[in-house]
Amino acid sequence: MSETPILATRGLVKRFGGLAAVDGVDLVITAGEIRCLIGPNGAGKSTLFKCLTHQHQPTSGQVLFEGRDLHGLATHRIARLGIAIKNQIPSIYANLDVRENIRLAGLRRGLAKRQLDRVVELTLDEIGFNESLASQPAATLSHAHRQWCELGMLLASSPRIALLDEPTAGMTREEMLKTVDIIKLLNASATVIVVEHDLEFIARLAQRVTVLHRGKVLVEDTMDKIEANEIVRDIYLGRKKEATHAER
Ligand SMILES: Nc1ncnc2c1ncn2[C@@H]1O[C@H](COP(=O)(O)OP(=O)(O)OP(=O)(O)O)[C@@H](O)[C@H]1O
Repeated sequence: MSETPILATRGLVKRFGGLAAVDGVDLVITAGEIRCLIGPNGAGKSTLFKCLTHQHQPTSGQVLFEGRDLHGLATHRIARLGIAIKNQIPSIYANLDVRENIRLAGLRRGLAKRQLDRVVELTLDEIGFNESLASQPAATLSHAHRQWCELGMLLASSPRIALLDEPTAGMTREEMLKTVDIIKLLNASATVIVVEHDLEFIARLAQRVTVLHRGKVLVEDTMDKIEANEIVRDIYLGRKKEATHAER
């Protein structure tokens, strides 16, 4: 008998007026995997994420967490089930320092003080923040450090599933590589689904890649096979490579 997927969607649709941003998506995510979602701009990746957490109410179809239909559940109830999302815009408390931000994330898990102290210090170590960075107000962090602070908050909150929307956007290659390492740590205890455009990042992390195009799943496979797929190359990878060359 096959194992129940940790997360699945069935015929998921999200319409904005006449536009089906997500158009009948069936997704099956196995516990413990790192899945990458790719696709051209406007393919529906962020909308799909927001449907999974009910930041957007799906127009039709189902989202199933360990086989349970999440229909009608409020966003905070979904968060309490352990489905966490990191949107493109970091959601951190700008006036608090990094340690306090991470502490708040751990507190939401209901940890007692001693364990909380331990988790906070371990997390700071995992994201590679020294004392000076740990005590810096979040508002004054660089772009990459802000992203890592938010990943630290995810680590401290210990989700079952972490949805990461373009965590390396605007990062240098070196910063991207450090982000790969942090996400691997996150994946030690959480299933990870990540929307990304950076092909090296995807190749380093993803076991399977789902390609979205115009709200539908175009193909799903390993990164090697995805890169060799003519249609994907035409609509996405080819254009990306051209863009990368043009940027140089
Ligand atoms: N709140 C909204 N209201 C109306 N249309 C929306 C809304 N959010 C997204 N859309 C539209 O839905 C489509 C899918 O957008 P979405 O942001 O999900 O794409 P994406 O694949 O995440 O793109 P990108 O890679 O650029 O972030 C786009 O045509 C977008 O303009």
